[in-house]
Amino acid sequence: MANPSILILAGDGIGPEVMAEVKKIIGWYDAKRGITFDVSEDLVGGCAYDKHGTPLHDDTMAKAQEVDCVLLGAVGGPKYDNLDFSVKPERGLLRLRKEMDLYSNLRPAQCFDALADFSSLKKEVVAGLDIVIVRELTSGVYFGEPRGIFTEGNERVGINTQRYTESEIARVARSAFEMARRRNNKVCSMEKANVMESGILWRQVVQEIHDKEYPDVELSHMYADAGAMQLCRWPKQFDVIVTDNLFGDLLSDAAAMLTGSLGMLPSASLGAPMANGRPKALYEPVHGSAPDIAGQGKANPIACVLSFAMALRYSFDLGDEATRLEQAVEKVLAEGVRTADLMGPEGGTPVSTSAMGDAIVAALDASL
Ligand SMILES: NC(=O)C1=CN([C@@H]2O[C@H](COP(=O)(O)OP(=O)(O)OC[C@H]3O[C@@H](n4cnc5c(N)ncnc54)[C@H](O)[C@@H]3O)[C@@H](O)[C@H]2O)C=CC1
Ligand SMILES: CC(C)CC(=O)C(=O)O
Ligand SMILES: [Mg+2]
Repeated sequence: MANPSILILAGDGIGPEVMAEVKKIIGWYDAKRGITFDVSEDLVGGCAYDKHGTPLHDDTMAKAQEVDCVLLGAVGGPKYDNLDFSVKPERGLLRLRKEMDLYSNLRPAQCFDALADFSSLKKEVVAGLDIVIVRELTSGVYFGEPRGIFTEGNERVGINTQRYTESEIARVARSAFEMARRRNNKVCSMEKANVMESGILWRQVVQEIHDKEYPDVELSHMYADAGAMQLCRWPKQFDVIVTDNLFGDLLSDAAAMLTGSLGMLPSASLGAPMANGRPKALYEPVHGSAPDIAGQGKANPIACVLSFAMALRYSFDLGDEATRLEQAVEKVLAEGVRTADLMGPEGGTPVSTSAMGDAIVAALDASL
């Protein structure tokens, strides 16, 4: 049987730096666990634009559709800020999400014990935190039509459209309810039904799917602005949060800080099952290309490493190996190994991106 296949799209900025550490871990699984992946690499984002004049070449898109999963680093950077909107690096990632139909974006926010002191919130607020944000990823205001910058009279007007169909809401709701059943059986749905018709429909459909198919799951609804406040006030009240594309983007960056750093938050973007029964999938850290620290060996690779752990679990049915990798990360943090973003006001000596990767590999060795 063919080895499971992975397409690596490291992208821009710190993307290739954090992905280099994931490649070490893929090498470790091959050498030490006999788990061999067929890995291919290609370009996405600004680096693809530099080479092909487009942030995602059609051949790359076709490869992404064929592999068992895609691992992505990050895209974007100031060099590309003034490009035409249609070829901006971020469009490459949005095209991947849309054409692979990756409608369910799982963004777990877990506070490792070793980092509970380090969060910007009080220790008792974040210690033991373990929540998942399920973000709708292929619709809503990031994709709705009409969109654009137009001229009306003597001024410009920028338009984006929030649009959700019933079936788009229903499928991501199911994904959240399924996730809750595997966890603590609680879903909180967030929208702005007080001011948006799309929010009213969102609330109705989530409630209907709940009542018909998941009556055993505890469901609550919250306006997304209040949800943002509650995430900071007492995040442990949540188990699974389901929300739309834009609110999910904002709420998950906020949730990242509960865990200590944006450099800690992984994600899985999942679609419909393929012929092999596993979902179409792309795994990426929640953070971006971090141009302020790119090229300096300062980036925290843990979000990217934990995204690979999610790939082991969701794309390769290797839940035990995913847990092994997550425990290796936990061990390294408990030993006090820290990249610069995890340094508190008391200071200390941060390790480089590469040294963090090496420490995780050493912890994997110690797990054997
Ligand atoms: N999925 C993706 O590829 C995403 C791409 N972007 C793009 O990235 C570029 C920069 O965007 P920003 O708003 O600055 O967001 P960002 O997430 O790249 O950076 C925000 C802040 O967090 C820090 N940070 C992020 N990841 C880190 C890591 N692994 N280790 C240590 N520190 C880390 C950065 O240094 C920066 O201070 C933009 O072009 C944006 O469009 C932004 C978000 C997601
Ligand atoms: C296309 C991305 C740059 C948008 C984003 O911030 C994200 O998906 O987290
Ligand atoms: Mg974001």
